[in-house]
Amino acid sequence: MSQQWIPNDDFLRHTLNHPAGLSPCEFRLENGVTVQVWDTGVICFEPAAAGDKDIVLSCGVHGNETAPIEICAELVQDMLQQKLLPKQRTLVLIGNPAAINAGKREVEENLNRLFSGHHSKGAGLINDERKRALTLEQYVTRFYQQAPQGSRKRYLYDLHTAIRGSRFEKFAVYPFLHGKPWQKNQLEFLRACGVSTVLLMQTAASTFSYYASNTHGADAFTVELGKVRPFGQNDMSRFSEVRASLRALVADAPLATKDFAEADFQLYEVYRSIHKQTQDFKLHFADDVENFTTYPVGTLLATDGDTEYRVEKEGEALIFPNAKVAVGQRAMLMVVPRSVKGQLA
Ligand SMILES: O=C(O)CCC(=O)N[C@@H](CCC(=O)O)C(=O)O
Ligand SMILES: [Zn+2]
Repeated sequence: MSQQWIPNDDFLRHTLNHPAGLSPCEFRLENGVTVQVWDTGVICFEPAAAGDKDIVLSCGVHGNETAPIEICAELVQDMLQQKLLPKQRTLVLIGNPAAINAGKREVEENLNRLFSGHHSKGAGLINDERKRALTLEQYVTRFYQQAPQGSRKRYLYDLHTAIRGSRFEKFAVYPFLHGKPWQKNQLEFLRACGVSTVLLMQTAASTFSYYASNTHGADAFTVELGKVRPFGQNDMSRFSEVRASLRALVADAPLATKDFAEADFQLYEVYRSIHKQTQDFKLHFADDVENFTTYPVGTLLATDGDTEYRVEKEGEALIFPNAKVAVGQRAMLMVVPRSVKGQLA
């Protein structure tokens, strides 16, 4: 089942050829960087001098979100071919290789609802997505714990694309911080990545970014980079800022950031979360309605059996509407603009 990776091979291709597992291997590049493959889709770069940051970049947690996979694959190949010298410890994760091969968001269950131990709740580790959520948690833990002693910063950027188009093409989800302040430098970094719309979450979640933030104290985000498209149909020029900023981050090179000014951002918080309660859940707007669309107060948004969901508040915008989620899961978020004045560190 598991096979060893050959260093000169293409890491993404090999991951997809061996979705069930790869034997670990380790080698050192001529530039002094130690490369360790821990499993299929799991590769760690350790520079000779470890810098002061521990950076996790993930993609393919949803198998059909291909642009982030292409972005991460390019970064990995450039580090392997010594075109890009990592000066910070960097772990790259290709989340769900089996779902990528299937060209689907998930095979049996949404991987991004299984973190912070949710993989083992209820029926337990009954499918490959649940097992993968557990091992991804273990790899992230190992990566952060194996860092040298001293004052270090932890990061995790979980790269996605959204099912729908969006009024703001790129946006980030900032996991709930339990009252801790949002980080100004992180908002500045996101903006350098071309992401100036940020959704500030108000509750715990079972997502990968919340796990890294809450369990490991990382600055962590789900970053939505545009609309889902199949491999080969992404216009990579639309990702030039995020590609350049991630390269600069791992290479410890200057970042093209600008001092934070709230006027440069669209900041939202969750007003309410709508969960699918029955198989009859139905959205009352078209498939091409974009994320962050607003409707007048009273407009019917969705029905779920006898329950009606209408716009309650002026300026309430919809995001991530999806009638196909499993019963019990989040089917749509309603968000409202907010300010962070005086609440940033
Ligand atoms: O477009 C959609 O409906 C979903 C896109 C997506 O996968 N979004 C993430 C957001 C995770 C978070 O809330 O941090 C997801 O739903 O898992
Ligand atoms: Zn996704």
